[in-house]
Amino acid sequence: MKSSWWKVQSTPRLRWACRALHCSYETNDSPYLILQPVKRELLWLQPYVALYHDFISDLEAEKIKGLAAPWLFLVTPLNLSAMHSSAWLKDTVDPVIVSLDQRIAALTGLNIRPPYAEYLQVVNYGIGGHYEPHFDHATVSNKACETGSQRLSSVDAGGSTAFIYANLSVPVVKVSGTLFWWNLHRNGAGNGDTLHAGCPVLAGDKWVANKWIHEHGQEFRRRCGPDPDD
Ligand SMILES: O=C(O)CCC(=O)C(=O)O
Ligand SMILES: [Fe+2]
Repeated sequence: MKSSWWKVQSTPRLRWACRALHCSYETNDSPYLILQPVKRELLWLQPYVALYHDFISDLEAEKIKGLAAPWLFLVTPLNLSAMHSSAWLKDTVDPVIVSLDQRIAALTGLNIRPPYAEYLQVVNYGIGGHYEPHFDHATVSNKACETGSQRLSSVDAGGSTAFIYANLSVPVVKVSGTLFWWNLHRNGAGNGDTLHAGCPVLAGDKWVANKWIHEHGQEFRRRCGPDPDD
């Protein structure tokens, strides 16, 4: 397991958390994954953040970038809190999106059919492109719940996804890795520990594809629980 933050262990809670972190093959009880389990690297527990290795092939990544490229539009809010271009891809656009959706559904065990999840959002960051610290869940009424962010390119420098409170930063050095985290606790409240940012790209460019899955529609797939930390 490669992790530069591995050494950042000071408090007993952090030491306990680091011992619990591990790599594993997962089938998530899905028949779809029995013959080809996914490779999970558990990066953090609170908030839960996992990196799935080799989740999409280079060919699929190139295909998705090509499909999105003509539709990219520049996102530059007035306060410059984010600088990137993005496009939304429906699953009817190409079978590659259908196949990716199938894998995301198997991996998460969640219902990702519309309207229970967003379409795939493909995002391109050029040099200086970034996304300032934010939450993916609505902070007034929680709507979105979990995020899967697939990395479609490598970046020469910069561009990490940083979880500010967890002191965890995941570099975009590996094409085809997928980062997954829960934005909401089981009791439906937003997880304040998920504050995260896309660090500025310093060299090269960065492509990611985001899948936001809504809380609504998952009632029998991710059960509610009263524990505010769960
Ligand atoms: O690109 C990243 O590293 C983070 C992107 C992100 O957080 C988002 O699109 O909501
Ligand atoms: Fe985000």
